[in-house]
Amino acid sequence: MLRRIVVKIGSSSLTSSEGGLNRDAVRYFAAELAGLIQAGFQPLLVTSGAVAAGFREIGYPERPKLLHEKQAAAAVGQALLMQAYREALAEHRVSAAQVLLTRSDFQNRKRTGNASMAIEELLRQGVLPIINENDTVSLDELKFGDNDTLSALVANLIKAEHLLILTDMDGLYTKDPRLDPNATRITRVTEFTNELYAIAGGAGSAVGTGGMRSKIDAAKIASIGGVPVFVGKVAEPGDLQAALRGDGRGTYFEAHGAALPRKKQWLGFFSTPFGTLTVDDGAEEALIHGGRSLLPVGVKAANGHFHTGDVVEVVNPSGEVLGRGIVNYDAEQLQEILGLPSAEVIKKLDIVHRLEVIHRDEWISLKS
Ligand SMILES: Nc1ncnc2c1ncn2[C@@H]1O[C@H](COP(=O)(O)OP(=O)(O)O)[C@@H](O)[C@H]1O
Ligand SMILES: N[C@@H](CCC(=O)OP(=O)(O)O)C(=O)O
Repeated sequence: MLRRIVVKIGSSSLTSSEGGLNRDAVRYFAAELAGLIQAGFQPLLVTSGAVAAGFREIGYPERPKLLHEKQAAAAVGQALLMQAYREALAEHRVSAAQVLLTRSDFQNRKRTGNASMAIEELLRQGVLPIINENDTVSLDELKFGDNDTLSALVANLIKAEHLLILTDMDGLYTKDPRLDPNATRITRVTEFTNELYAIAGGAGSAVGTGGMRSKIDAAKIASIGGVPVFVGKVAEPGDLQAALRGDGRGTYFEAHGAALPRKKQWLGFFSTPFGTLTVDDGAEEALIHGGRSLLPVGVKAANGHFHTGDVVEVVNPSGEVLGRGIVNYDAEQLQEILGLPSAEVIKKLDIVHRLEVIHRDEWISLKS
């Protein structure tokens, strides 16, 4: 299999704050992507910029805020974006296809499977998939909100070797560099700590949406799926390959997990939890480092109206999310056996289908 790379380009790298596409930027990125293909990689592009490219043509004076206006701008801009990419890529004899996805597509395992099959076929035929959110059908609360998360989900889905998130800033700084000139760049991130989230501010440009925070969120999702991430800027010929080699101007995030099976991707990133279990230190250790199942003895509290087979979130006593799993008890049943050793559980309940509260095969750790 060729080496798969997901490249995400933000609105800030493709458009100006007054709106409209920067065609030189599109031509530059097309040349860089073609260079990757020539070097034996198989890139997939996740691109933003539809709203930013389209709003001026419609007549809005600035990037619209209302959902229906954003959707209208995206409908115009998406066509402009694709046209520009296709023309620029054709100069390098690269054919490109449009793939529009929503979060609800990822929530549905059949749809995810279909998307994956279509993308695989495009790659087999040597066509570059160009992916964006399907803005005209996305509801506000269901939106990815920004394409950083979408790019991480795509990277996990196709088991990419690397995710490159390209933006207008050359990496993550100790403070938003637009606000603090003394901020310094963080070149490597090994852990997703609270301090890391604290230093990331919102979008710095008038056209971007997520800022560095959404890039850290995306890097964490990719990292859990075994995909290392680069967040930074490319501007000169050859910069994209330099970023891939480890010589890029930006921040490198290490991968933690291994490639995830589709079921665990769904569990971790798309499922809806029906309750929360609070576990003690021993259970946290067993789940996070021991690779073991969760037993009733380690559960201190259970909240929510869940039934056997539902997804629940697991937290520690400080409220930190440890992961998600499929629970083997109804909420009422679990209340009766909280903190009990296994022998007591068997005595207390008439029928025990599965002793574990969450079996390790039906668990994903979200703490890194
Ligand atoms: N700690 C930080 N380090 C670097 N950039 C930051 C930080 N906090 C906030 N930012 C802002 O994040 C912006 C990039 O995010 P965004 O505007 O959403 O870009 P894109 O459109 O490429 O996704 C930068 O322009 C920068 O101003
Ligand atoms: N789907 C939207 C993406 C929104 C957006 O601004 O994203 P980003 O620039 O990645 O923060 C678009 O194409 O305009």
